[in-house]
Amino acid sequence: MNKTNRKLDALNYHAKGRPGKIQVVPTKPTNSQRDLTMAYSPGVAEPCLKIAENKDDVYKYTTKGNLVAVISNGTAVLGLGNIGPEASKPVMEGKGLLFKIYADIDVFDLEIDATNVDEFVNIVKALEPTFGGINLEDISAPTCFEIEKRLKAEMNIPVMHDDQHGTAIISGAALSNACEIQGKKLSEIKLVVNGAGAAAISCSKIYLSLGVKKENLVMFDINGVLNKERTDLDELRMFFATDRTDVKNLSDAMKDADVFIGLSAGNVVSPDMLRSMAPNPIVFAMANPTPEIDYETAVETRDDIIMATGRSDFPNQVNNVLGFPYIFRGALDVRATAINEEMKLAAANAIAELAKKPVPEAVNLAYNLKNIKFGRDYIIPKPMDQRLITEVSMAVAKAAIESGVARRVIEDWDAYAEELRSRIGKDDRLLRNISIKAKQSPKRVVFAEADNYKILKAAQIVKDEGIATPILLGNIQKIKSIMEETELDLGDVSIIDTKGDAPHFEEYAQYLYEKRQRRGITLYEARKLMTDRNYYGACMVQFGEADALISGLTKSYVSTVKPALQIIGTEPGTSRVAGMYMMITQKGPVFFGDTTVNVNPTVEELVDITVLIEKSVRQFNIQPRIAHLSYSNFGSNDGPIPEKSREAVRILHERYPDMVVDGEMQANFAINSNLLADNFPFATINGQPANTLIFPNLESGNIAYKLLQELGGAEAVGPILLGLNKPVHVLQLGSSVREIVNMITIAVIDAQQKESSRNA
Ligand SMILES: NC(=O)C1=CN([C@@H]2O[C@H](COP(=O)(O)OP(=O)(O)OC[C@H]3O[C@@H](n4cnc5c(N)ncnc54)[C@H](OP(=O)(O)O)[C@@H]3O)[C@@H](O)[C@H]2O)C=CC1
Ligand SMILES: CC(=O)C(=O)O
Ligand SMILES: [Mg+2]
Repeated sequence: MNKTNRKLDALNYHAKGRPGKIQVVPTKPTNSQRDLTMAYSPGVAEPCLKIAENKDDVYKYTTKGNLVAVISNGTAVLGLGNIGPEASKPVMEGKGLLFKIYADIDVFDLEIDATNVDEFVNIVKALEPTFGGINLEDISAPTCFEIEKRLKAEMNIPVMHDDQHGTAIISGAALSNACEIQGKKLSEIKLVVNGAGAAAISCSKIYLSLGVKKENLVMFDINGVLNKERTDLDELRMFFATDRTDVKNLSDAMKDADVFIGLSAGNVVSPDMLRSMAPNPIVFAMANPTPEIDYETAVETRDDIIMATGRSDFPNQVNNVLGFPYIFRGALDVRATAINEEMKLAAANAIAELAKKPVPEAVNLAYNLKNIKFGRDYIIPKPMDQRLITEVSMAVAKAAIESGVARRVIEDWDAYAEELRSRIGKDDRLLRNISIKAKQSPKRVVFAEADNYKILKAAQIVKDEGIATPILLGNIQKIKSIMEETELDLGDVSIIDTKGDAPHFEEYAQYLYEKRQRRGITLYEARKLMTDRNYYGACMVQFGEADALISGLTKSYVSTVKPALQIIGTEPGTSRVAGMYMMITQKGPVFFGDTTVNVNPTVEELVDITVLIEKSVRQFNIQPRIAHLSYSNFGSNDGPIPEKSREAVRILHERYPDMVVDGEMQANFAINSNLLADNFPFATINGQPANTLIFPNLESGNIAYKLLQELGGAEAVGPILLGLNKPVHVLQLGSSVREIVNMITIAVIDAQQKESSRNA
């Protein structure tokens, strides 16, 4: 996209629809007259009186505890300079948006027309009753130092100047990781800092506390190098003034420097300056929106460089967005009275360490990359990494408690982690529990389609996480070259080519022949079929050479299920298989069946499907509450479909009196327990909503789960194949890596369960 288009797009983005980027949304019901009498007069008087009695109750009855003010006077807006409070508003709204999406913190952005320190401090101090925290933003040096110092001393809620400390925390974490990658020691690096303002001074201080030597640091402001001869420097800048007399300008300083830190203005560094730097240089050109040198020029100039900018459109975004949402989240959650050095250091460590952990597939997907790994192009976590909220906020909250500034103590850290995840819509508790259960007894899982990158990536993840030991089926050369190209490392994983000299091949072929000889299969054909990885994989499971089979990513459902049925067959006591989806919804998990196998089940088939699903839901330690769905409620409509469900329920009540099942009913009654209780108080599933929905036919089940997935944003895990005697699980055509990992985890649980029933 050219520059003019980008500018126009940015303007349209802000102007279109409701101008600006944030709005206020009520959090309580406002539908009825009664709601309004509570929200406002007279009901509102009650919390007012409580707070008047005990000021601290303001946290209980109002938004204060989750509300942060982002405050600027517009004197140093990004690298755009002193453009005034109104012009700073888009940036402050932007910070508000980031606070909300990354940490679920509500923000009022306040752009105030006050450059005088006293005036500014008096305004902000007076806001203490409203806010749980104060994020100062884009206020120029040196007034920002005095403002922050006074507000911290005079206010009893956390105050942080983001450009100073947010930036220092992130760039400190990034610098120590970059040095590790480039093989440099912090205590030895020669560092040039361009800019001597809010961000540069604070960042430089943190670098010193990380081990950088002051004599190795040279700093510049707009008037040139900070040295002892300068008479215009205040105390803070004089602290960083160099003794070196050989450095007259930026070019002199860059010669043989290891690190360049830019917190100044755009395009002030030339390629020649980069060329003169030491081997393996580190360049953080953090001025926004235009870096001191642009990313492409830098990496074209030096191929041994680690290059970072403050922008989101290049690798290595060193930007305070990685810090402020999570630092305030942790501080608010323990009702900290301040954000102190211990909390900042804890945040920096958590960020630096997170970059070294394996990257979840969701992050690869979010950035359209394949295999993000700690290294030159990935020195700190990506802003869209959803682990940041738990890693950073928890570290900050712990440090606040340990350093004595917390007014609330967190006792249950696991519950706090869940709370943090659910704040950003990541309440995948059930999936995590399943994964924990799988890891307790990992199983050998054979992959029929191992010549596929997504399968290999998923195999790598489950191996690394200790969920399963993968066995790969496919062309050995092809699999190895995909692994090499995509830098996957599955160690000494077993790879079997069913078309080569595969172990037990003849035994498996004989077995198939014996099972199917009276169904028209000759020994010759059985051998031929055994080269098909679905047949071979099913045999491995049948003969105990593997515990579960995963297939179906690239083939039709039938071509995967048929070999499993022929070789493994159904569980004793049933001749039926069915498919179930676990839908991870905002209201918790709901199981859908049959969504996969039986097109138009009869009454008896519906009964069998229900029994299979009930048993499977129990495997996840969930008590099934089953509703048979239709377009009618308990006989309110005639017709073959509701009658079929009604009859199935009658039989289920008769044969399985302990099963919690009812119907037929419409979907809204199944999910809304009040609606069900008000209208059908006799229903046996009364009390709580149904968590297992049985559909009258495949059409309705399939449509329902896909709609919920697309419109309701639910995550669909499945189809979980039920009824086979040994675990075979079939992926949806084109599943994502995350979906494959989920299916493998479920296959492991299934294998554990089947093993324990065999041993029982
Ligand atoms: N990536 C990130 O997360 C962050 C990036 N930044 C960026 O850092 C920059 C500075 O922000 P901040 O510290 O808040 O602002 P300040 O106004 O406090 O500081 C700006 C500093 O840069 C100096 N400066 C300006 N132009 C030049 C130049 N051509 N050569 C050398 N020095 C120069 C100024 O010198 P003088 O004092 O003499 O005027 C001043 O010391 C901005 O571009 C901002 O976008 C800031 C915070 C976070
Ligand atoms: C990122 C930021 O806060 C700045 O550039 O000012
Ligand atoms: Mg800023």
